[in-house]
Amino acid sequence: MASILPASNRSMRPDKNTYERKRSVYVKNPYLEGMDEDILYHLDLGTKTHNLPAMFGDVKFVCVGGSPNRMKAFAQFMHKELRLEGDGEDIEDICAGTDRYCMFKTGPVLSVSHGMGIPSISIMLHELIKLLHHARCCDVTIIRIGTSGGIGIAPGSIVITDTAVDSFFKPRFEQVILDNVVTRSTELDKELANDLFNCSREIPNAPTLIGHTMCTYDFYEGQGRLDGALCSFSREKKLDYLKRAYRAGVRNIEMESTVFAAMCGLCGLRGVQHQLNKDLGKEIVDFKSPHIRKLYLQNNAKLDSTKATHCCGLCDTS
Ligand SMILES: O=P(O)(O)O[C@H]1O[C@H](CO)[C@@H](O)[C@H]1O
Ligand SMILES: O=c1cc[nH]c(=O)[nH]1
Repeated sequence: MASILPASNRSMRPDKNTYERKRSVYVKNPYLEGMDEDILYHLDLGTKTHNLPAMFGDVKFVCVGGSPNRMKAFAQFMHKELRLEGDGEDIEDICAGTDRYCMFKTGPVLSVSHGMGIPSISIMLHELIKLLHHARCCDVTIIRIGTSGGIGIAPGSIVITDTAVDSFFKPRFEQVILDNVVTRSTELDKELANDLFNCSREIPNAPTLIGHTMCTYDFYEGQGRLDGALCSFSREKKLDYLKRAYRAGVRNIEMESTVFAAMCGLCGLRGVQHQLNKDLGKEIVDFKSPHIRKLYLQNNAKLDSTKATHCCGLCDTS
């Protein structure tokens, strides 16, 4: 039978002095150090085949999102915003040797796709975190830029996640490890969330709010959709569920936030989520960090309209 183990974010962190001096990206795996070679299978990178510190040592800022094309467009956008040499149009996919994920680097910014759902982003994050660790990166900020379905908010709003919650509105991620269930915390970096929120105030036509994001295992039944291949609940049940979610502080739904928050928290990454609830939206956020004075983030405008807005039926609820 599965056992429930307590959340242990804090105890897994390095001591206070290490933390305050320099925030390293750390791994919590005693076996890694003794390994002759670490192969990052799904990124097509490795410690023997690639000089990871030379390739990635300057990375300060990582943006992740589901779709490869969006992440390429984001990298091109950042290339222009950072006024780097060339037009950035020919930016190459570092992970071209695999068709699992795409990765683009422009200056200190890494833009990586993660596919859909917890298992997919979790594999990418394991390998990305090891990559940043092997490259000896420190003070890294990571932002998931994605789409989501809004609950009780105007279509087109941007939600910045302070806490990811599961389908029971609980701030937890339950990782099955062998036959144990280990519960991990899903708080995101509040300071970073506030920074992003403050930046958004200066940007017209980008209504932005901070709220909880609910992470589901499924796009259809898990999010109360009535148009999946299977649907065993009534419209009333769906609305009741979404209303309860709203009352619990949930403002949007997507499919990666709990594991994203849990893994960032455990491995020393300042993480936040930033999602657009709109079909044909364009968002620009002026983002500040100690390392990059002013970054402009853009979640690519060409979002697929079929997945961007989930009409929850609560949008008129105040
Ligand atoms: O917009 P992205 O980042 O792909 O993420 C959202 O879109 C997908 C569903 O269409 C899920 O992965 C959800 O989390
Ligand atoms: O998971 C998702 C992503 C986009 N839109 C939704 O409604 N749900």
